[in-house]
Amino acid sequence: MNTLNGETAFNPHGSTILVVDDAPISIQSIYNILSPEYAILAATSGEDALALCSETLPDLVLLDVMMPGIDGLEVCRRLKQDIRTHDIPILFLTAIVGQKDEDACWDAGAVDYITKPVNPTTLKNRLKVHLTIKYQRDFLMKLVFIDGLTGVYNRRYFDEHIKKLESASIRNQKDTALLLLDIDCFKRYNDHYGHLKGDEALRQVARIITSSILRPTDFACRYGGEEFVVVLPDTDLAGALEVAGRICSQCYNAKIEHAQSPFHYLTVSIGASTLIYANEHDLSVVALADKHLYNAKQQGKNCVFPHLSMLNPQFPKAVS
Ligand SMILES: Nc1nc2c(ncn2[C@@H]2O[C@H](COP(=O)(O)OP(=O)(O)OP(=O)(O)O)[C@@H](O)[C@H]2O)c(=O)[nH]1
Repeated sequence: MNTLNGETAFNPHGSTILVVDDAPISIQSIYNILSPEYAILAATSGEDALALCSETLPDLVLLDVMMPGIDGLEVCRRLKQDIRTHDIPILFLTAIVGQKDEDACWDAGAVDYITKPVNPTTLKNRLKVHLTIKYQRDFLMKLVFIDGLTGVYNRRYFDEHIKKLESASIRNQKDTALLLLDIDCFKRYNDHYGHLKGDEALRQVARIITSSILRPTDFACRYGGEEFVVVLPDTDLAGALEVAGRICSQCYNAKIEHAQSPFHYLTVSIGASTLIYANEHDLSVVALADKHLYNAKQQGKNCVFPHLSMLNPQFPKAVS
């Protein structure tokens, strides 16, 4: 682990750099300079760059300004608008001719630019500086936003991100699903096995949740004591119930002994909701998930509410 006081120096070797240029020969020359130290991805158009970024989340992007189709400035703007990619540092590769060109790079959201023809020493040193800043920032974010016990995001992260996701969902006309999950009979588990075993059970449930969510944009947070929240962007209620069912059965199938539970193993109850569905019920997405979690508990625990079988026309479909 890198520390912030310099005792353990950050080593950027092995970071992934995406090089975007419509001229393959330019990509080749950057590759020759950087490939001994970094993993290099390449894209020859703005469209490919955007797709690669959301799939692979590179550590840094080197971006040509002038390209046919979506140009570099527009690629930069779009990456900065997307909550998943807006923290990736972007450096322009440009033959800047005046203040106007330079201003356009800053306005689009670049952290720096490197003039063409590229000086290899300048390129390597600028990259090292920006990667170091990025990793220090990521490290600080981890300290602020990660739950120390379970390793998933904490409540603060959830509170900060749910608002942004709500706005993005409305803007993109896509639904976002939310699962509120509570471990069943956890007080009895702690009383019977002790708090240290209780802590270990929380870590196991966190691992089951994170292994059950498959998309890079999904995330799980510890919401409170023995409650977790799972956020599933671009997901409708049917999709949310599929993920919830998977988490519920994987928890049971993990066979974590719970002598004081009617199920004999540690189980979870899950309430599901989505932004669109909650809106139709005049509730916030969290309030509806909470109400549904209560229903799941009332229905005997170790289950998801609503049930897949309840998905009939009275349940709204996601906006396509
Ligand atoms: N070990 C451990 N226990 C915790 C932690 N946070 C909360 N808890 C315990 O979780 C238990 C929650 O108990 P209740 O809210 O009564 O819920 P429950 O026993 O799971 O009952 P149901 O939800 O109705 O199934 C309490 O005993 C808390 O002390 C934690 O970080 N570690």
